[in-house]
Amino acid sequence: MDVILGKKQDVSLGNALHLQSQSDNKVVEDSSTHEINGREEEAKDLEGEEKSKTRVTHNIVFVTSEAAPYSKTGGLGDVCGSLPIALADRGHRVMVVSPRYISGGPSDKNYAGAEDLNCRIKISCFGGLQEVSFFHEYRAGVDWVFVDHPSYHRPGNPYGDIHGAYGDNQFRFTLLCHAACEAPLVLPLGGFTYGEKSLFLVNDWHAGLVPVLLAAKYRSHGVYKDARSILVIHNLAHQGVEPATTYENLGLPTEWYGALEWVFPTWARTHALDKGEAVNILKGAVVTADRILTVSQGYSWEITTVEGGYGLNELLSSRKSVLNGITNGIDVTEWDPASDKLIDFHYSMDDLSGKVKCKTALQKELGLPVRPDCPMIGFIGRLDYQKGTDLIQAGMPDLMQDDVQFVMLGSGDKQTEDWMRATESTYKDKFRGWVGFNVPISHKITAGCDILLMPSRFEPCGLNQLYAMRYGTVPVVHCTGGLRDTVENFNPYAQEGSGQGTGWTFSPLCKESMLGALRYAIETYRKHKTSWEGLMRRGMERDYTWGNAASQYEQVFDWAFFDQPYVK
Ligand SMILES: Nc1ncnc2c1ncn2[C@@H]1O[C@H](COP(=O)(O)OP(=O)(O)O[C@H]2O[C@H](CO)[C@@H](O)[C@H](O)[C@H]2O)[C@@H](O)[C@H]1O
Repeated sequence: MDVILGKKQDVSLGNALHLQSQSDNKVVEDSSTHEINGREEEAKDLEGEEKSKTRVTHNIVFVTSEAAPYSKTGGLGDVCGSLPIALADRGHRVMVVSPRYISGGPSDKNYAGAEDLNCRIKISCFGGLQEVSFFHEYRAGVDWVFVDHPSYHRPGNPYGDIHGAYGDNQFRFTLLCHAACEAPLVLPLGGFTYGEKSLFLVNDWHAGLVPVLLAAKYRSHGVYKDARSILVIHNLAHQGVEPATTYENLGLPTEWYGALEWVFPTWARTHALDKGEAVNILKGAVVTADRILTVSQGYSWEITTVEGGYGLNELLSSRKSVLNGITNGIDVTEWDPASDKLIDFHYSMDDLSGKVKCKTALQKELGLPVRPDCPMIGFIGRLDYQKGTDLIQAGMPDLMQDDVQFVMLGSGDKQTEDWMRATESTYKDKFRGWVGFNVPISHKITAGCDILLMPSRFEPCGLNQLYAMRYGTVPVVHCTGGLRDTVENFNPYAQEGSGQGTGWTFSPLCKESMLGALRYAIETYRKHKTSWEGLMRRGMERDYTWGNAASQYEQVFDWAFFDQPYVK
């Protein structure tokens, strides 16, 4: 049995869980009743804000491998850095559990405000007892909890370094999941634990063991019977698949193997004796989570198809009754062209003049010819098969025939990084490739470009097109997933000729249709200034706040508690 070694706790896990469950539930219920009353009074006082508050509050525990600004390699970090704040704002008690990554670089200062809670627990997995501790920062109404362990302390990003993905990621994220399950029981944050009636929001495969642990390790001992879990799928392409022999490392009862069992089809096996047997952590989460969400409606359908299901389509189809899609919001404070500290000039719907100044400042910074009238196209993203960068490579020679400038920011696939460097030297006056992960430059590109290109092969939601539209930068996107849901194709003839739409969506996914859409955009920019301004304004005036998404999340929370939790 695991042992809790916190300063005040020195009892067996089983006992600790039961003791905590009895005392904490009451405290939490009391405090939430009080909070609800508090909010009702507030609602009477502030009529205008009445709508944004919820009447049913939950103790919510996000489990995630990244949360901005502490850690971020992509959109998962953005969402887990901003949705918790939006939910806390609406009256929920919200905790975010993620690793405390210490890389020896400047990003370490992100954790400066997090204090050691002096609570150490021992987790039984990988053939022994692993000790982890917890750090905590209360910021923007949210309890940010960081799990600390030596395996999170290394140069590189959360998942790997220049040599590729870390070989022990299954171990690192197994620790995260076990620790996240303990956190609501053992951490008296602000004096009270979150308790057993917590709602776990489990993000992607890294957190995927949480619902399995709730069902297999806790509920079977009478703990967390009132908890619920929701799996949020940001990217189905990554599932945490490892050899079947690693199952015994995960700290799960033997009889639960079937939940994670995964057999590769014959064609995917490496040799004649390979039986294709594996464990798949995301599959385990799909099986055991009480509900499943994706980050757009379009993607929630795509993952039930052979093309978009990455082998899980049949399983996901079988869970359709608990599967929904909610389009992400964005942090409109961080991404606001009227106040963004990372851009050189500010602008808004009322005064767009700062946008072209941002463009010339970007051209100067990149060493491109300073030409305010030259259409400038941008790409920002992970250099990955998903993002369709191969299409950009294929289309570049054609595109460079035109009088345009193109700036590309990204890191990942080495071949694409090399191609960016080579293309920059071929088209010195037209192309810039910025290899690396650089948030300030991403803001400058979003503000300075006229067009943002996203030829993603698939896109669960996509945030860059949302940032772009908010900054009056017109997106040209492949018509897939969240891109299809959020970018409205331009129709110049609608509204009695004043036009409708916020960008261009192209399909099928091929060089010709991408270039065709880009040419429409470039021609409209050059020759139809009024239409262009209409496109910019319609994009800028949309509501990108989390408010709308957060109220949809609340509906799903209600449904989760309405149904019984998963039991085998
Ligand atoms: N080199 C670089 N320098 C600086 N910033 C960079 C960068 N490369 C990427 N970024 C930033 O990382 C974020 C990327 O977010 P996306 O949603 O576009 O994609 P991602 O595939 O990572 O997220 C997954 O999760 C999100 C969240 O649910 C889904 O929207 C998405 O479809 C899904 O694939 C943006 O904030 C972007 O600016």
